[in-house]
Parts: sequence; C-alpha cells; structure tokens
Amino acid sequence: MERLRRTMLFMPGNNPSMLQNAGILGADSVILDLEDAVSLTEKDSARILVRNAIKSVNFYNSEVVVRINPLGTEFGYEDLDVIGRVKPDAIMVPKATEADIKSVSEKLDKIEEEEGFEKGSIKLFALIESAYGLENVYSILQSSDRIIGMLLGAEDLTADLGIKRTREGEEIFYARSRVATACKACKVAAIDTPFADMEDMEGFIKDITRAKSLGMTGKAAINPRQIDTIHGVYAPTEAEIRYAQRVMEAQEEAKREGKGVFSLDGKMVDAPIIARAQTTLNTARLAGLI
Ligand SMILES: CC(=O)SCCNC(=O)CCNC(=O)[C@H](O)C(C)(C)COP(=O)(O)OP(=O)(O)OC[C@H]1O[C@@H](n2cnc3c(N)ncnc32)[C@H](O)[C@@H]1OP(=O)(O)O
Ligand SMILES: O=C([O-])CC(=O)C(=O)O
Ligand SMILES: [Mg+2]
Repeated sequence: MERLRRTMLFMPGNNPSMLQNAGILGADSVILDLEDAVSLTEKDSARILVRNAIKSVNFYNSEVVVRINPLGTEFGYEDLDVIGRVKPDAIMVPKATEADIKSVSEKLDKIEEEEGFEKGSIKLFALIESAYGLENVYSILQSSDRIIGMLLGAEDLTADLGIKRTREGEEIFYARSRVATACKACKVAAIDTPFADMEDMEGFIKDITRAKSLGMTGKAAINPRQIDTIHGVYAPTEAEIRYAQRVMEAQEEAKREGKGVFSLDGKMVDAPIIARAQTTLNTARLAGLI
C-alpha cells in the first residue's frame, strides 16, 4: 500500500527510552541512528540495542528505518549484518555512492536468502550528503530496485562543499531542486534535511514550506515536537481540497461533452491541472482529510 512519508524522525540508537517510545510519537517513519548521533565508544552497544528494539518494540504505523554507519568504516558491514537479520522496513545508507548502494543491496540479497525473507523486502534510503553524491543522484537512485527514497543531508553536504549552513538555507536551493527532481524521475520519496533550531518556529515553517515548494515530499525531524508542524505544512488546505474536487467534477462534465480542455472560475483546466488535482486528493485521502 502507498504510504505517507511526511516525517522521518531521527533518534540516537543508544537511547533506550527514545527507542521504547518510537512508535507512539506519530511520525510516518522513524530512523534509528547508528551513525552520527552515536559516539565511537557506543557503536557496538547501540547496534545491539537497536536490534533488540526492532524485535520487541511496537512501532504501530511508523515505518522502521535504521541508519547504518558508512561502509568505509569498521562498523558499516557489521551494522548491516546484525540489523538486516531482524528485518527493518529499510536501511538508510549515509554518504551514499553507487558502489555503496550496490554493495548493501547484494549483502541484503544474501541475508534475505539465509533468513528466508522475501527477496527485495528490505528497502533502502540513500542519504545524499557529499558533492559527489549530489552530482550523481540519478545514477545512485538507479543502483538498486530496493531504493524507495532519498534524504538530503545538508550538514554534511555544506561541510563537504566548504560553505556555511544558514537559517534561510539559500545555499541548499540547488541541492533540494536536484534531489527532488531526480526522486520524481524515479518515483521515490524526496526527504528534506532536518531543521536544527527547535525554538525557531517561524524559521522552521518557512524552511519546510520552501523545501515543499521545490518538490520535496517530506522532511526529517530530530525532535517529536517538530512532527505536527511538518504534517501541517504537508497537508493540503481545505480550499485546495475543495478546488481539486471541483476540478474533478468539472472534468466529468467536460468528458460528457467531449472536451479535453475547459474553464473553471475563468481559468483554463487541462491534463496537468487535472493530474495536480488528483495528487492533492490522493494526499488528502492518505492523510485522512477526506
Ligand atoms: C545531522 C544529523 O545527522 S541529524 C540526525 C542525528 N541526530 C539525532 O538523531 C538527534 C535526535 N534528537 C535528539 O537527540 C534530541 O531531540 C536533542 C538532543 C536534539 C534534544 O534533546 P532534549 O533537549 O532532551 O529534547 P526535549 O526536551 O524536547 O525532549 C522531550 C522529550 O522528547 C524525547 N525526545 C527528544 N528527541 C527525541 C527524538 N529524536 N526521538 C524520540 N524522542 C525524542 C525526549 O527523550 C524527551 O522525552 P521525556 O519527556 O520522556 O524525557
Ligand atoms: O540526514 C540528515 O539530514 C542529517 C545528516 O546526516 C546531515 O545533514 O549530514
Ligand atoms: Mg550526515
């Protein structure tokens, strides 16, 4: 079934109380992190904790994603081997390249066969957070059929580009557009980078709105307090839903009259506008608004 991924909530994999509550916070997806939120001395214990959480915690409707360490570190393959065997919904590959995605996918082929899991059932998210990754988003997306989405990691990306990260986010305009376009071309989710200042509500709403306007389909969160705000921005408004419904009604009438193009409220309506209305209604349905 099609699922919404408006919010993907990150939580450190070494925090038992956060893991325990992961399913009741209302995020569409949770990302149990073994990478940058976990210090080097805690890598092994976090891996065990996350494995046990996947086996025992009720995540309700939230999709369960685990961010492993980069394959080039001493932890990456061990993370994949231990976590793959408890069958999370998906693995997130940080600092992703085509070679990483292929390698993770092949390793998962083996694990799925050994464990008797359906082939291809463990999905992938690629984290784009290097200049190389950004230049190669489309070929990274093509590297495995397991990929269901891409996340833009602006902290690492701007560090790699040697530029400043700002509240306004002008510096990631190109990255957002590029990732969103490639994801649309491959029909996978385009998830925006998290907003780090949990007190700056005005800046946060602008940031979500800007990313959405460029085609991002959801946003990573770092704190449960951010979830409702993101869902609010991604929800179609009542006026948008009503307009979309009227477009569909008017289309029915136009069809009966044999017209491909017609006017509504003095504005031309043709195929792309009908497609947009269908998308609005589909999103509204998935969000339980109609
Ligand atoms: C650039 C990157 O790589 S981003 C991805 C990696 N980063 C992360 O995973 C960080 C995730 N976020 C966090 O760890 C925390 O939100 C922090 C450290 C930023 C702030 O922590 P706090 O100041 O304790 O937050 P706050 O006071 O809002 O917490 C309120 C409650 O929400 C819980 N909570 C906070 N953040 C999270 C989270 N991400 N997931 C689940 N629960 C959370 C807290 O445990 C606390 O629970 P309690 O009331 O039962 O004690
Ligand atoms: O995935 C993210 O958005 C967080 C991250 O790793 C980064 O910004 O480097
Ligand atoms: Mg990062």
